[in-house]
Amino acid sequence: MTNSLATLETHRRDLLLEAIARSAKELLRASDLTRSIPKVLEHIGLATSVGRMHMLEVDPAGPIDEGRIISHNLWSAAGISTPAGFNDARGRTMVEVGLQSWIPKLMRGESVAGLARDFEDPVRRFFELGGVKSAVAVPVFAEDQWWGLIGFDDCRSERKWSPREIDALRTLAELVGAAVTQTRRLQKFSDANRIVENSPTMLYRLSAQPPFGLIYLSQNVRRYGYDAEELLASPSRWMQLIESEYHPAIAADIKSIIEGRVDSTLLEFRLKKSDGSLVWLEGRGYAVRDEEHRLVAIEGVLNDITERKSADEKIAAMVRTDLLTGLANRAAFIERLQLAFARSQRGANPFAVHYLDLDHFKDVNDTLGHPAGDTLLRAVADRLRGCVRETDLVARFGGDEFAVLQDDISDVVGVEAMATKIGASLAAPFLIDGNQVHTTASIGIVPYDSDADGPEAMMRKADLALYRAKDEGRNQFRFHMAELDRQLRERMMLAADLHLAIERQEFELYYQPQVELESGRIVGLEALIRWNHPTRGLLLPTVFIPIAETTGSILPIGKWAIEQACRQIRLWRDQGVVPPLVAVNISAAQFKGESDLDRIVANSLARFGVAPCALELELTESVLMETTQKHKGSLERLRQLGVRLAIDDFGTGYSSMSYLRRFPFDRIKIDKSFIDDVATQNESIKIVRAIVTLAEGLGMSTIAEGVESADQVDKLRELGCDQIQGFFFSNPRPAGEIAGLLAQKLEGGHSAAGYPPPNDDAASG
Ligand SMILES: Nc1nc2c(ncn2[C@@H]2O[C@H](COP(=O)(O)O[C@H]3[C@@H](O)[C@H](n4cnc5c(=O)[nH]c(N)nc54)O[C@@H]3COP(=O)(O)O)[C@@H](O)[C@H]2O)c(=O)[nH]1
Repeated sequence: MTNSLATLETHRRDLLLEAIARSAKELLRASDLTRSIPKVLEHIGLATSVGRMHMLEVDPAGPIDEGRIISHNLWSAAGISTPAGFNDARGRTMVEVGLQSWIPKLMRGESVAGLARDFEDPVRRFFELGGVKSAVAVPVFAEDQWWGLIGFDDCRSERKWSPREIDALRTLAELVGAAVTQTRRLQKFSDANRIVENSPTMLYRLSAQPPFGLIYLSQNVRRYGYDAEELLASPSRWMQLIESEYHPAIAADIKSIIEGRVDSTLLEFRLKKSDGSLVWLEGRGYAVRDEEHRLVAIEGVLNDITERKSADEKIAAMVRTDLLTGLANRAAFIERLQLAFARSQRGANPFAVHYLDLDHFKDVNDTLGHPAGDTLLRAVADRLRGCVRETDLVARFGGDEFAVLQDDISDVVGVEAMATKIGASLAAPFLIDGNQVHTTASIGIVPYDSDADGPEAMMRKADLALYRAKDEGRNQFRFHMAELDRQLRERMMLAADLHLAIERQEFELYYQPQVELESGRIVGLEALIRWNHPTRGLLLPTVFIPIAETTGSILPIGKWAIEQACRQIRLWRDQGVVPPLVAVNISAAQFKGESDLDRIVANSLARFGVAPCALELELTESVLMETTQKHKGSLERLRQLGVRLAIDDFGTGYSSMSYLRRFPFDRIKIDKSFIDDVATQNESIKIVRAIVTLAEGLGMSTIAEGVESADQVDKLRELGCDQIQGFFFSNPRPAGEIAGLLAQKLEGGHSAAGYPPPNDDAASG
């Protein structure tokens, strides 16, 4: 190469490099390639002094070996004409224009260069058409895929392209490829941005350095009334938009990321909108680290979860609410009780639990129907709300059970006042569906006690106190008292066992003989129930009959006793023993609860073939006192049936005499309290004498209860009493022992005038 040629080439290369540098600037700044590419072609075209420059883009989606041209930029030097069909190749393929042989080379990244006449047809013909003498084409790749080519046509001379020039042109092609790649990425990014704009998800990026300022925030923060640019201008302000209670958790999450303990975090928090209202956000944060694992930024997404939260809150509220009344339910009450308990243990003022149950609510349901019952429960809830302060809690536990947590009490007087207020409020009549409904409540109260075992124990005590309020007559409140706790528990357990005792055949009748004083004969047997309890042993009726009477178990138990007495009479008869009269005790509830007592008795007599006169029913004065006109009919029907009737514990009531006139009894049982000192006390002697005289006048016989001594027997004989019953003669005995006893006495073990032998086994009574 001569010096002048070398100088020329160096000059051309410098011009080219300078044009490429300018083109690079143009391309890298470009936000719109369609505007910068023509300028680039012009810079390079002028610098290379070519006739034309082409930039072709092929369709990446089409058959790539056809090279369908989807854009064609052309630059022509001044004075160079471009024939039709050569200036715009868009829509045609490289195969069609004759450049088919270039496709594989370009796709492999090779450039193509040469004199037009040296190319084979159809390339040669194509160049002829355009007046091209020499040409070079360099491939352009974008995102590692063949994108198209940049072509140079020298139309003036048969120019030879030096490898350096071709390298420079390839550099240009790489720049164009990079620009195309960047434009595509920007396009994707702006598409993504548009998606983000319309989504509830916000994107953010925080600096990795304290104070971890905001360096990017998607524009859709606008939905909360903020401007992303403004927030970015004061990078630490974002923290102030988040409610302060979440700041420690956020700081802890950032710390974990900085210390490399975690690479992602998840947190729910509330954000203040510009109008002051609050939204719930779920924030995910990810550590962005460089290749050396240094934290570069923290970025992530913020999702609006307000709707989900409010749905969650609604569900949580429903789970804690009694749906009928809108009050708190048991779970919510216990939760609050636990809090109150913990607070009082830490020294806060004490509190009290009122546990209520409506008296006879079942009657409302039974008479007016369940919808009316529900209306009543809602009305009760309203009244209870009206009785408490805002800091107290009213709950419905289900059915007709309610509870009130009276918070912040100073003394027991305030607790009593609240219970009285509740009682009075509920006692006022309710108007339910046009009916006036009266109800009352029984209330068990437990004030907080620092020695108490915990909320559960408090509720058990409240339950016991409520049980006592009911047991002692309802429509009242009772405080829990420790000394009654054990007894009540016992009673409740026995009450539960009682339900099963008949089915498990745990009851048994004992019989206590009744002796005629004049003849010394056993003229009757009082059937006395015993309970062979599986763990407590033999239980006397004084232990369980009162419980049976309050729980309603007395009805099946009483029926069982009548049936069993008849069954036993039948058994004795079948064994050839002729039993005397058998007396069975009847409770008030059997009269009140079962107006068909007479039918039960009649059925039992018939079932076992027992004559009615062989059975006596013992009714106490207290039973008769509770007997109304309605029940009197049942008594009369029993009488008509032919069973005998005795009045028990006579003399203990206030108007004993009047019962004798109203009801026709066969026998009067003089209460043991008069017999105890009948041998010594004038007062008792006078009463017994009066009763004997009255009975004689009314045609009734008399029997003394609880006779324990020979002196008592003597005195009773002297006073004209007909019969005696008591440990002196015999304690109550199991049925199996009675047949022998009867045979012994009938064999003349004692004469009509003689005293029966003293009983040696009185304890078993
Ligand atoms: N509804 C029903 N009530 C029943 C039934 N069985 C019994 N009862 C009631 O229980 C009461 C207590 O009965 P019990 O413990 O069996 O006591 C009886 C005798 O053992 C006792 N007694 C008899 N003699 C003496 C004596 O000399 N001294 C003394 N301290 N006690 C004695 O008295 C009870 C019988 O009394 P009464 O019935 O008044 O004649 C019992 O009173 C019934 O009310 C049942 O099936 N159903």
